[in-house]
Amino acid sequence: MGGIGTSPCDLDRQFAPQIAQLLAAPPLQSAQEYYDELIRSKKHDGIKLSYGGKHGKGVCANKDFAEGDLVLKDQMLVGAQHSLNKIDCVVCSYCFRFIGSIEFQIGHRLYLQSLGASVDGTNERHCHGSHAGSSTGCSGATNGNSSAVPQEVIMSLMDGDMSLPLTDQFCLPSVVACPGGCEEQVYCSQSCADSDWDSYHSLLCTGSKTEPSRKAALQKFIRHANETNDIFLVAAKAITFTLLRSKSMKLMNQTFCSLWKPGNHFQWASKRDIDSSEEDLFRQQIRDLAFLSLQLLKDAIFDPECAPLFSLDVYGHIIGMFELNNLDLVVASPVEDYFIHIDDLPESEKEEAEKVTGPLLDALGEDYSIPCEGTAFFPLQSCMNHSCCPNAKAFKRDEDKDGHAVIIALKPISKDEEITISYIDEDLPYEERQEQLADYGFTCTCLKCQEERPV
Ligand SMILES: C[S@@+](CC[C@H](N)C(=O)[O-])C[C@H]1O[C@@H](n2cnc3c(N)ncnc32)[C@H](O)[C@@H]1O
Repeated sequence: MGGIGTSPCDLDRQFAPQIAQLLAAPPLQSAQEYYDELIRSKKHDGIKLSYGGKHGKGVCANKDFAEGDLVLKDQMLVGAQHSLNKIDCVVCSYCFRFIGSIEFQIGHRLYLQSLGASVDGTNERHCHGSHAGSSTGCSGATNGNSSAVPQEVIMSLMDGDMSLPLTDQFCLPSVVACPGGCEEQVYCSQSCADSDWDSYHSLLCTGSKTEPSRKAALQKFIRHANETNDIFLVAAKAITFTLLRSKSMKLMNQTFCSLWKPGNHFQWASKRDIDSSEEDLFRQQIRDLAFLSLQLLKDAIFDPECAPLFSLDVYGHIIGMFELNNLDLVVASPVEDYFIHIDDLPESEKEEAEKVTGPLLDALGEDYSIPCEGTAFFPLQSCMNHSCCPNAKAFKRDEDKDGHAVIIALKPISKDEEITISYIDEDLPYEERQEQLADYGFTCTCLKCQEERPV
C-alpha cells in the first residue's frame, strides 16, 4: 500500500491471491451476465450496458429519450442513512421512504431535539465523517427551539394522539418493526423488513434475538462508526450482503463483481486537501481507523469460509468506492411539503391552520425541511461515465419518494448513444474540474474539455 508500510492485517498476507482475485476487474462474461440479469429483472428497458469502450463499461440508451424523460430509476444495492440524519428523519431502513405520519416525524424530531441527543445515546450531537476527506457532510444542525413546545404536545404527536390540520393529504406508510427486535431499524412494510433482513440485517441486528456476545460486539462496531465515519456502516452492509449470498470463493467473486469499480484501490480518502509531506501520516491514520473498525466488525460477524472478505485490502476497496464515488442518497422530506402546503392555503384557512402549525414550525427551526441523507451504491448509475457536458443527470422528481437514484435526460438522447452524467459541478472552470476528476483517476477529454483546455 504505497508509502505507508506493510498492512497491519494478517489476512492481507494470508489470503493475498484470493484477495487479488476479488479486487481484480471481473471477467467480462461475469460482468455481462450480472448486468444483463439486473436490467432484465428490474425491467430497465430504456438502457443497456456497453463493455470495452474507451472508458471501460458504460450505459447506453436502448431507445430514444426526449429532454426531461426518465432514463432510469436505479435501486440501490447497499446504502445507509447518515447517523446524524436519523435525528431529523425517520425513514424505512431498506427503501428510505419517510414513515409513520407527519405528526410522528415532527414529534420525533422535537423529542430528540429536546433531549439534545445524538443517535448513539451520548449527549452531544456529533458530526459523522469527522476525518478529513470524508464525503459525508454534516447535516442535522437544528436551530429550532423545542422547549417552546410542551412535552405533552410532543408526546401526543409521536404517539398519534394529536392530529395536525390537513395531514390526511400527506399520508405516510405505518411503521413496521425489525423482525430481530432491534429499535435501530424500522420499515415501511413487511416486505422491506424481510428484504433488509435477508440482504444485510440478519447479521447486523442488535435486537433481543441476537446472541449476547455478538450483540455486544456489533454495538461496539456501530458506536465506533458513529463516532468516526459512518461510511463503515455502509461498508459493513456491503460485506454482509456479499456474505449472505456467498458460501464459496466463486460465489463471493460473483457477488463482489457488482461492487467493482475501476480506480478505487487503496485510496482511503481524497488526497487533494493534503500537503504531500503529511500525506503518508494522514493515510496511515485513516488506515488505522479502518483497521480498528474492521477488527470490531470481525469480532461480530467473522466467517472463516469467507475470510478474504475481512481483509483490510477488501475493506479499503469498499470504503474507497463509497468515498470516491460520492454516491449520495437523498429523499425529500414530506414535512417540507406539508408546511409549504399550509403556507399556500388561502389566507383565512392558512391563518386558522397556522395557529396549530406555526409554533411547531418555529420549534423545528430553519432546518424543518431536512431531507433523508445517506450514502448508497447504485449498480447501474455507477456504470455511467462522466462528461462535463452530460446528456443526463440525477434528479429527484416530486413523485420519487424513496431512495432510488433517478436519472433524467437533459437533452434528447438517441438510441445507442452513451448516457453520461457529471460527477462534479460541470460549471467549474477547466482546471478545477480536472483537479476534482483526478480523484476519480482520470483526465476528462470530453468536447467541452477539449475546447477549454489551455494550449
Ligand atoms: C463510476 S465508474 C463508471 C463506470 C466505469 N467505466 C466502469 O467500467 O465500471 C467511474 C470510472 O470510470 C472511468 N471513467 C468514467 N468517465 C470517464 C471519462 N470521462 N474519462 C475517462 N475515464 C472515465 C474512470 O475510471 C472512473 O474512475
